[in-house]
Amino acid sequence: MSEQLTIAMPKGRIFDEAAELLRQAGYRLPDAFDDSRKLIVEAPEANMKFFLAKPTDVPTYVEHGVADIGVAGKDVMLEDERDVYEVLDLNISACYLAVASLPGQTPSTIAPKVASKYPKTAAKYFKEQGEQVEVIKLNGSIELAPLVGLADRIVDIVSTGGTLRENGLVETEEVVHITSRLIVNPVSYRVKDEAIEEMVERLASVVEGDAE
Ligand SMILES: Nc1ncnc2c1ncn2[C@@H]1O[C@H](COP(=O)(O)OP(=O)(O)OP(=O)(O)O)[C@@H](O)[C@H]1O
Ligand SMILES: O=P(O)(O)OC[C@H]1O[C@H](OP(=O)(O)OP(=O)(O)O)[C@H](O)[C@@H]1O
Repeated sequence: MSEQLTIAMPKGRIFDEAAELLRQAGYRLPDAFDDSRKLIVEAPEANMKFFLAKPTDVPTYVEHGVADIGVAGKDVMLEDERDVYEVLDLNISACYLAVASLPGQTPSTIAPKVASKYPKTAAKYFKEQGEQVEVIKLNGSIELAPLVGLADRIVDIVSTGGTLRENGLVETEEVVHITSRLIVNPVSYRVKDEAIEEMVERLASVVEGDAE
């Protein structure tokens, strides 16, 4: 029997789709997995142990080797460079990062203010566009910033577009398409290669099957 895999799973939005994908790949996860408040969940039949982490913290657990594997949004992976392998696009929790502002807004200063939960990604995007901006880091409710005059524009995640609409904001540019990724600790990839390669193959065939 191959070695047990430890997996950092994001709580919240991504969790259900990631758990469903693992089940479709043939891994038997305990029923209690989905509703429990426990942060460490053993799945003996799958020979796996899960850590339930905040989505933005998943790469930290994997980079430090505490978890062999993790599931993380591409948004999180783009924001901070990590010493992990991104081995598979799971094609779940799709959304995109976009620039938005109040309609008819003309930037008020030479370096307009841009609010975002993703300051590095936002700064990189505007630099690539040849635009000088001042980025203001916020942790949530990003759409509030232009409404109250904290920023001229925002860079934030759009899924249904409902939050932008309800707050009277319009999307002006799409920055990047986002899906969740399977990430692997480089040392684990060498040491537990058999179990990890099997997992990647099994998940890949589910993802490819879903895409057909
Ligand atoms: N509409 C959406 N808004 C935010 N994230 C989304 C959306 N749709 C898919 N995602 C994905 O889900 C992840 C965030 O999940 P969730 O909203 O559960 O976390 P959170 O608790 O808001 O994150 P954080 O760790 O930043 O507090 C993102 O990294 C992104 O990849
Ligand atoms: O296009 P939509 O389907 O409306 O989804 C996008 C919204 O969802 C996210 O916020 P979240 O609910 O995570 O709350 P937050 O503002 O606290 O980050 C994101 O930051 C947008 O505000």
